[in-house]
Amino acid sequence: MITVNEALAHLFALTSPLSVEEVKLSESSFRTLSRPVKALRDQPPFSASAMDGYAVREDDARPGATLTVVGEAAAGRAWSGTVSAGQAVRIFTGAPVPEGAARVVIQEDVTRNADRITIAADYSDSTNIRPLGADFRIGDQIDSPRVISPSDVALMAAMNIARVPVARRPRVALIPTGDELVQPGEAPGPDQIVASNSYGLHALLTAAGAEARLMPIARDRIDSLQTILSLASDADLILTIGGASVGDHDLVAQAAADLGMERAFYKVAMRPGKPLMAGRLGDAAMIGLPGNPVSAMVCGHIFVVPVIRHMLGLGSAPAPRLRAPLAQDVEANGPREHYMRARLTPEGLVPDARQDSALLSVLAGSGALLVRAPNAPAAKAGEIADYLPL
Ligand SMILES: Nc1nc2c(c(=O)[nH]1)N[C@H]1C(S)=C(S)[C@@H](COP(=O)(O)OP(=O)(O)OC[C@H]3O[C@@H](n4cnc5c(N)ncnc54)[C@H](O)[C@@H]3O)O[C@H]1N2
Ligand code: MOO
Repeated sequence: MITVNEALAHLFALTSPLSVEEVKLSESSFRTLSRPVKALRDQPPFSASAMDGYAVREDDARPGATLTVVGEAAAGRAWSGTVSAGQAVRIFTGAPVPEGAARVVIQEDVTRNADRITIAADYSDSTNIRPLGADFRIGDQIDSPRVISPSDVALMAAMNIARVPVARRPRVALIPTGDELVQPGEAPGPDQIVASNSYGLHALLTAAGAEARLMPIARDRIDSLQTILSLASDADLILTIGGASVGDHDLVAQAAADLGMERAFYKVAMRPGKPLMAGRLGDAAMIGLPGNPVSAMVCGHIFVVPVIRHMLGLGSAPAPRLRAPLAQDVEANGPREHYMRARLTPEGLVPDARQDSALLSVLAGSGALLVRAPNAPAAKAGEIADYLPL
């Protein structure tokens, strides 16, 4: 059995960053920016008023000064004259500040009488002007790679970037396997259950930026497995679920091998998730996930999401870990790295008493996977431990 890190290194070697495509700005959020983009303009493109009030010359901004209003500047409608001594221009937020003016006195600090204003004794003396380019200058760069946030979309829009270079989404085919499975919404027979892993993984991979495709359920027969595997041959990554262990009906490895799969590894020293396999099948990478529902989801977090990020050009890193104290004592660990379903409470990490890898209700109630290294000795409450947020 290889270690989790060795398995991850194999998976990064089996996959490569995908090509770059251009998308409309409105379709770019949560995609991966593949190349830096640069501002096509200054923002603001002129010095702009930050408030509604009166634009005045520096010398005229005095308590009690009385000035004559000679014009009006609004957002999108500049006043083209020059403000002279003794003059003021009515101005609104976002309007270009006219020549000659150095401050905007907010309207709350002014009394107006026809076309005359008087500045209050206790007026606030901030300039209320946003200088040209205060937000960004032409040529300022947004660095890549990064997952494009809604704030990035707003910034790119302001920069007048209408098309965005992003990584192509990895096409991932999800193949549930097993005679016992029916799709959600169908009526299971007495010896059947509802396929859940494919749906959980679909959600996980979609959130990670993949184009995940739910394939039909393959039955526990070589011909059925091969039919569905062939249907997935245009994918970048094929994920099978189940049929990875040693039982008489665990046929995924054989079905894939008959189709020419080159195996990179089988079995990882982890719990849950031991019977994981991976290799290349035609032009696709293939990962055979164990069927136990929690095992499949844990392998999704530990292996598949990092692989998707690798394919998106976001680097080759394991799932990020955080640290927190243990809220209770934890027993010594066995030889496999253990990802314990746990809750993060104000007192620290509380591993669930039930760690059976079939229990989706426990997984769904856990916000964390407490990581126990292979052969870790017993740990006391209060000790700091690694965990993966879910
Ligand atoms: N003799 C041994 N038996 C088992 C071993 C072992 O080392 N020796 N390993 C166990 C471990 S650990 C795991 S994990 C499982 C993995 O088995 P498979 O990958 O072959 O998965 P299946 O046998 O097909 O299914 C296991 C379990 O999960 C259910 N399942 C499968 N697919 C789905 C799905 N898409 N949605 C929901 N549930 C699914 C399936 O009905 C079974 O209950 O093997 C142990 N056995
Ligand atoms: O590895 Mo199995 O995945 O322990 O349940």
